[in-house]
Amino acid sequence: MKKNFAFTVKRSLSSNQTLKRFEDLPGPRSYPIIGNLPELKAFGGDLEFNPFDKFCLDLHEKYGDLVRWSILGNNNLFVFRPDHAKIVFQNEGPSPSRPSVIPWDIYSKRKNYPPGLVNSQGETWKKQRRASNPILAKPQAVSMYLDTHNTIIDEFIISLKKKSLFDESFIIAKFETELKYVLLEMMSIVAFDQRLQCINPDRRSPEILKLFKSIKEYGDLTSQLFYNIPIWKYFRTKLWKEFENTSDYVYDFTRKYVTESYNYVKNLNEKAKHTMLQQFLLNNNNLSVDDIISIMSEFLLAAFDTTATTLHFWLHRISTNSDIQEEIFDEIMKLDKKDWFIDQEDLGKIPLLKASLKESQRLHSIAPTNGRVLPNDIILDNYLIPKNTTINVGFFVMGKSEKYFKNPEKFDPKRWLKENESEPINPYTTMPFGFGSRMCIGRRLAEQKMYLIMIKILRNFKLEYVGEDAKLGFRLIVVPDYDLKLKFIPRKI
Ligand code: HEM
Repeated sequence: MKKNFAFTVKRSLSSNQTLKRFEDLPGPRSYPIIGNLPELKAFGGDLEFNPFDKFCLDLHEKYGDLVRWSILGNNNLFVFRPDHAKIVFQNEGPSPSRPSVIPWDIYSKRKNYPPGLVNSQGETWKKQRRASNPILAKPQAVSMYLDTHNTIIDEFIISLKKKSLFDESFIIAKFETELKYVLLEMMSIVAFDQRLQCINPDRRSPEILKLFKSIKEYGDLTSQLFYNIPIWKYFRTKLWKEFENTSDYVYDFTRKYVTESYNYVKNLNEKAKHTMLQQFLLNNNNLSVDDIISIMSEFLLAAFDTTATTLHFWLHRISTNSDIQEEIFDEIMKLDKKDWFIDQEDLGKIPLLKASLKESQRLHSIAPTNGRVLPNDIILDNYLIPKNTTINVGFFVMGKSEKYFKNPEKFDPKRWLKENESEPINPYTTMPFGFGSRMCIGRRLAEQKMYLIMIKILRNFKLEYVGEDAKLGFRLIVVPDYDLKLKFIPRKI
């Protein structure tokens, strides 16, 4: 399939078919050298880059499904059609390239640290990814954490139950904060082989509180750097120093735990069952301990906001759709577990719960676009798209379009179930974890964690949302700028 398409491109080019130029694509007015810069509000135009989700909606509304955007010679294409998205992804090549998160890139260069998976490219990326896939990307690999993750969530549920003395309902005003501590605890056992003791507020050490704050601020500071005039690329500005101090804390923290694990693992019996971190340290993958520190720090950072945000939106949807919540509750109760230890088999028996996560991710695509820089020219709608153009596939727009979804604003998990296959969904309209060999390596782990959290909360409590209307913000990803205020009504089971 891939080969055929590449062939079509070549033939079209050589048969002298009249192709339209990139410059002819619909898009805002462009000027020599500076490109579309004057179209931005800061320069007198009417488009605003931040928030990026709104920027994508505006571009699509004004210019349609295929839009060019250039600044200072940097050509970008926005793609808002699933058949075009398919062509883009099928031509990404064996080492797909995604645009770097530039502040992270500059940080690792200034510190002389190897890049992690998010920013590495070409052969370096291949080496890191090949070493990481068997350890993290497969459901069998992440099931190793089911034991500890069940225990962590059970502790959390007990702490919630203690808030209700006589089985009365209670309200938590900022449930998202509690969730983030649970996620940090779940991630620390993966990245550091250690529990950090984040669940009980009385046990959180100053070191953990600082780590929590640093991880929270990291995304925020990266986003601020992104949208500031990039003087920080050349000078260590005040904002850069703040970002650097925050990153230093996370990297030094990771270094301490990875080194501890390394010293321990050197004396381990080879045949013992190894954790993910131990496998990284023991396998001979030509990865240095510094590579592993970069990979683990990035796991911690890439896992945190993404999973917390996805859970926030999902819990909000579930708590405002009581009928679906009841059906999911029935599905959970059918698992009929004595000890409520959720295993891999149980995770295969919850189709509606899984569909409700997919539906929430369709409606809340936290990454407004996913980017690729292709190694070859492609043709879209008879336009020649030169190689090295940054192509942004606009899932935020497509996921909510009535062209691809009936009643797109409706939270309707059942549209994803097998019995509704008569109305198939084009998979290129929503890809919350990305595509192909460069897709999110933490997908299985994130899904497993979120399913466990949702199963255990819903089994114990009926949820009602009692907060304000949703308000969105943008900090590298689309984030909720409102509190997840939930009423917990204990289930009598
Ligand atoms: C709900 C939670 C999450 C969402 C929605 C999410 C989403 C994404 C997306 C859209 C990408 C880009 C994929 C592409 O270019 O095709 C990505 C990449 C990545 N994610 Fe996640 N992610 C989540 C959780 C995690 C977790 C838990 C980890 C760590 C264990 C993680 C680590 C990474 C890494 C390292 C990459 C870069 C992979 C590469 O370039 O090879 N993510 N994620």
